[in-house]
Amino acid sequence: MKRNDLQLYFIMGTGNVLNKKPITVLEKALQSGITMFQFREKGPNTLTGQAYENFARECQKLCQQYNVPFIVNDDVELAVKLGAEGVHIGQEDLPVSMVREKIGNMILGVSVHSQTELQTALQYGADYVGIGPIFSTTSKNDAKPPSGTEFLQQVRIQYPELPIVAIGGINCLNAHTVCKAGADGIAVISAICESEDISNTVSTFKSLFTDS
Ligand SMILES: Cc1ncc(COP(=O)(O)OP(=O)(O)O)c(N)n1
Ligand SMILES: Cc1nc(C(=O)O)sc1CCOP(=O)(O)O
Ligand SMILES: [Mg+2]
Repeated sequence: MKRNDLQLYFIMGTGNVLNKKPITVLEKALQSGITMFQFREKGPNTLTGQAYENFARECQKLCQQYNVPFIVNDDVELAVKLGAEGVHIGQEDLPVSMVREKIGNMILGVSVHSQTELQTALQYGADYVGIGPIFSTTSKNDAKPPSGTEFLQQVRIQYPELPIVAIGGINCLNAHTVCKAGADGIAVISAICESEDISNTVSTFKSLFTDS
């Protein structure tokens, strides 16, 4: 995985999209230049069973067309079955060591909120860490209180080369603060799912990480 892949990491499931077709939102986001995608079909009224797997495959196929890594949230079995590029897990999911064993050298992303969690993630070869929620978010019911950028800044100083993505309540107006704090990129749900102009939103975010 390249650190640049984290620049604009789009996360989506059917529950995040109102009044549009989720697959159309993903296609527009891919056309506009997202650099990584996470399939996160989670929450009330989301797909299950064969419909869940079919939707994951549809998203994966589109990501392949645009050469964008396809990452599966939480569901290690699905990731392995589909031959996804990677998996993202948090502290409530399977232990990092066990996931690493199951996925071999696929990309492993781990959410961390403390030094202890960070050290465990690194010990088992996390390829990147997700730090958040930086700001308050309405997209994750069980999110922790907003943390701001202090922990992110600390981790960046401690590990200058570690791929870090910031998440939680990030939008076009506040994204510059996580960029300044040292994130390699941002992970967003609502900023893209609820955008009236996905192409413009994607360009605005990407310019923060590519313009000096
Ligand atoms: C890139 C990224 N960072 C953090 C998370 C959150 O993971 P987790 O804490 O496991 O919460 P859920 O997303 O599973 O509800 C993430 N998904 N992606
Ligand atoms: C999936 C997720 N994980 C978080 C964390 O803090 O670990 S915050 C979050 C939701 C991000 O959605 P939005 O961009 O709409 O705020
Ligand atoms: Mg999780």
